[in-house]
Amino acid sequence: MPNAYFKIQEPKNEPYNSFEPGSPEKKELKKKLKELQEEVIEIPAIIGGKEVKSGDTIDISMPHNHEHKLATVHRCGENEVNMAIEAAMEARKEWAEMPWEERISIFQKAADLITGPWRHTMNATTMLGQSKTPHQSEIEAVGELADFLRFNPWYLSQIMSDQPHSPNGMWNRVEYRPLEGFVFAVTPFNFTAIGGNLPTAPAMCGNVVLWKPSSDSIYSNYFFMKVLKEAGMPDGVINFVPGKGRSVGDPVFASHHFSGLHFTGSVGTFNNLWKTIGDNIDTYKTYPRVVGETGGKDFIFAHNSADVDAMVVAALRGAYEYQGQKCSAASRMYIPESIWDDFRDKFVDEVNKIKVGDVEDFTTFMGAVISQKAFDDITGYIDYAKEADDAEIIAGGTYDDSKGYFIDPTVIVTSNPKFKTMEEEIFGPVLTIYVYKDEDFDKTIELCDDTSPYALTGAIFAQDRYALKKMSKAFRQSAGNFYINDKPTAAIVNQQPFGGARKSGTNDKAGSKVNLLRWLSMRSMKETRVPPKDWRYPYMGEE
Ligand SMILES: NC(=O)c1ccc[n+]([C@@H]2O[C@H](COP(=O)([O-])OP(=O)(O)OC[C@H]3O[C@@H](n4cnc5c(N)ncnc54)[C@H](O)[C@@H]3O)[C@@H](O)[C@H]2O)c1
Ligand SMILES: N[C@@H](CCC=O)C(=O)O
Repeated sequence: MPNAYFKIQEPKNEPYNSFEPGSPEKKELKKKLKELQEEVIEIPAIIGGKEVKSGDTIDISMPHNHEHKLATVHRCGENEVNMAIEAAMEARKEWAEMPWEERISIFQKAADLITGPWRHTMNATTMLGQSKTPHQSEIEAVGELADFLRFNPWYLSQIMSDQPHSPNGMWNRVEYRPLEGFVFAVTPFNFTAIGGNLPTAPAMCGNVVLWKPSSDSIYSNYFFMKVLKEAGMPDGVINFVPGKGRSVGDPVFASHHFSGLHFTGSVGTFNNLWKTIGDNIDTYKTYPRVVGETGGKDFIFAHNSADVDAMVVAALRGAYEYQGQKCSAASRMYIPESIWDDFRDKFVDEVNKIKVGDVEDFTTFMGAVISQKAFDDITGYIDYAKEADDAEIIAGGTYDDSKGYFIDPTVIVTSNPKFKTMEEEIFGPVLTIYVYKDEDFDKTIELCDDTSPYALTGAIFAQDRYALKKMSKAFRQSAGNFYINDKPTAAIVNQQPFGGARKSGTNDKAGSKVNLLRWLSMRSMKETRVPPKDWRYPYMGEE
């Protein structure tokens, strides 16, 4: 047990490399990209620290060059999942007893490894496997992931020091225990940082974890497992179990020891998992914690006092960075008639300058979308808009999957504020705009609020402070992350805690104290120094 109260220094956000022409980081990253492509690796499951090869394999390739194979992955089924649960429960015996300051130093070291010797590998694997540009990779696979790994320990230290009041005669204490079982971390393809955060946040709280990565991001996620190993994470604490959703999920949810779900992904998947947990509730030793961050239909809403030039940049970056495959991506926009012409001309002009292509060419702004399925879904929406009478495509609308899954940044303008692409999450580079009459400002705010079931991110643009105040109030429930005169993407750990409400998730803010508290179970302890020796109360005395 510790013989001191350990204080963690407040961390700083990781600065980003810029990869400017001629910079050493650009040269080194290019070298790493080349080196990785010379080999097709075999990715096993990692269970109890051991590599497990199920023999049930799939190939993974680069979204921007789908003929180029990166790896063969061994997928887990019931057998491997049960082995992982056993390994986790065995590891739990020691890990749950490990003092928190010993646990967190492993994750702090992992942060230093990914920002140091593993930096180029984290970026290169994310670029190749998920088709991110160097900038998009650097801000999250290195920057955001390192921030999670540094700030969460700091939050944990604050939680540990949060103790109750003790009046004279007693000592009240609270102990923060890990959950009694294992946590299941299920992660999406689009952020390597989320892949890393979902298993590590519960683990640093003393939990043991089964981590099921998305099949579309296994490549970078596997390399992060290597980083954790090098950082000293004991065997069995985080078990890496790639596989098909149900093949891994069903045996996990059937386990008596399942004690928490840390999920990020689509609303459809989350609803299914929640229902399965509900159906199996009698199986579990403890009520499981269910944390899930899901989709978005994120908006930009403009008042006629908006700075048009600033809004052009925000809409372009917000809608098209990482091909619009951010849960926070701007995908619907409301613009008043009086500034529409100005905005349209400038915006379309800039959108047409965007270069889409191979992310190894550092002049591209957008790579490919993640898979054939994503390509088919997104282009389905574009084709729908092409056919519709109440919509018009004013930029993009073109696509080509012959080499990679490339879709040009697309702008749809609709006269129908409830048009399909104004309501449904597309998860691709498609922005739909509704132009409203200036006098309908109030009515259109209401429309924006109730058009979609999601409430993840939203941005408002105005120079008029009364208009900003009105919109801030009216959109109070419309977004968990709300931006004023800025794009609705790129939240930073410890600056804008991230998560949405309504159908966007449980809003347990990734990278915050609130999230860590979900992986801890408090035990209150009261110690009385001189306990009473007579059971009668004073009021019971004779007059
Ligand atoms: N709110 C947020 O913070 C946030 C962040 C990133 C992504 N997202 C959302 O994620 C979605 C995109 O990610 P995706 O396409 O990877 O999502 P997805 O729902 O298709 O998959 C998420 C994960 O769930 C797994 N899964 C599916 N069925 C399962 C089952 N029965 N048991 C266990 N696991 C199962 C998948 O294999 C994957 O690992 C979008 O909707 C996006 O908005 C949200
Ligand atoms: N935290 C990221 C979004 C993660 C979801 O895909 C952002 O704020 O853009």
